[in-house]
Amino acid sequence: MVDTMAGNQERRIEICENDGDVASKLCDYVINKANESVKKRGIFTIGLSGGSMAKYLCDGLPERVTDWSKWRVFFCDERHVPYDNPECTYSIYKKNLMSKVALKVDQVFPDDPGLSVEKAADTYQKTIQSVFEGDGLPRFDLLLLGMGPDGHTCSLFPGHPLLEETKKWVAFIKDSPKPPPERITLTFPVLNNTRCAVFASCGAGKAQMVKEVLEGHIDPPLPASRVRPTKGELVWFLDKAAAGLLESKALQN
Ligand SMILES: O=C(O)[C@H](O)[C@@H](O)[C@H](O)[C@H](O)COP(=O)(O)O
Repeated sequence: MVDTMAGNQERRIEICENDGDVASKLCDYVINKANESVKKRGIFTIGLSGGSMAKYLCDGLPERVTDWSKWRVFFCDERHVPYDNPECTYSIYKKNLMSKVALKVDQVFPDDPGLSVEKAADTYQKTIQSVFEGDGLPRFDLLLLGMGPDGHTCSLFPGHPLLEETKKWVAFIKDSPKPPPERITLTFPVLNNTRCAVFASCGAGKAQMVKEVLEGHIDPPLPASRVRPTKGELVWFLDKAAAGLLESKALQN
């Protein structure tokens, strides 16, 4: 179902039976985007999120066909913890995805937990600059995002000054309401310059916040509501439970 947001930006909402169906459709979508990007530009730049997103991707992606050598894998945000910390998003993907596919170490760009979180954010921005040509804002092919129960996305939390960051591509946070407290995160200028932003949310626990983000008018807008690619696509993959409170007529099928 496609609906139009304010400013005539299109948004697609895919309602799936359950989280397994979300994972399957999401993996198909990611691989199609990857193969399209490689065909058009010879490279596929993707940003991964932590939390449930890893669960949706790690089983399904290795079963699908793509030229992994053309992938450049970044993280939309990262918990600033040692790689052996079970909270480390990079290590979760390294163990459950990268170990199963032909991705080389130099194609994946993790945070450096050995630096201070301030230095790590600056260093990550330089890492992104080194892969994207030119000094302009990086334009990712695909950013895969989750939404927290408070409407946060990446490590951009409601009411946090980081939401107003307009210069830095990568920022740091030391007081994340979602533990662990220290994280680095992409900022809205980068999120909204992507060719495609995709959210995946499942479970009745997210239904109220999904409704607020997709149909509400909270002011100031929630972080997940502020992801609106200026020249790109926005897609939400939801299971029926997470979509259960949406009123949009077109969804009643
Ligand atoms: O590393 C993180 O914590 C994530 O990047 C974070 O933004 C996550 O995507 C949301 O908190 C949703 O997580 P769930 O989908 O697991 O609820």
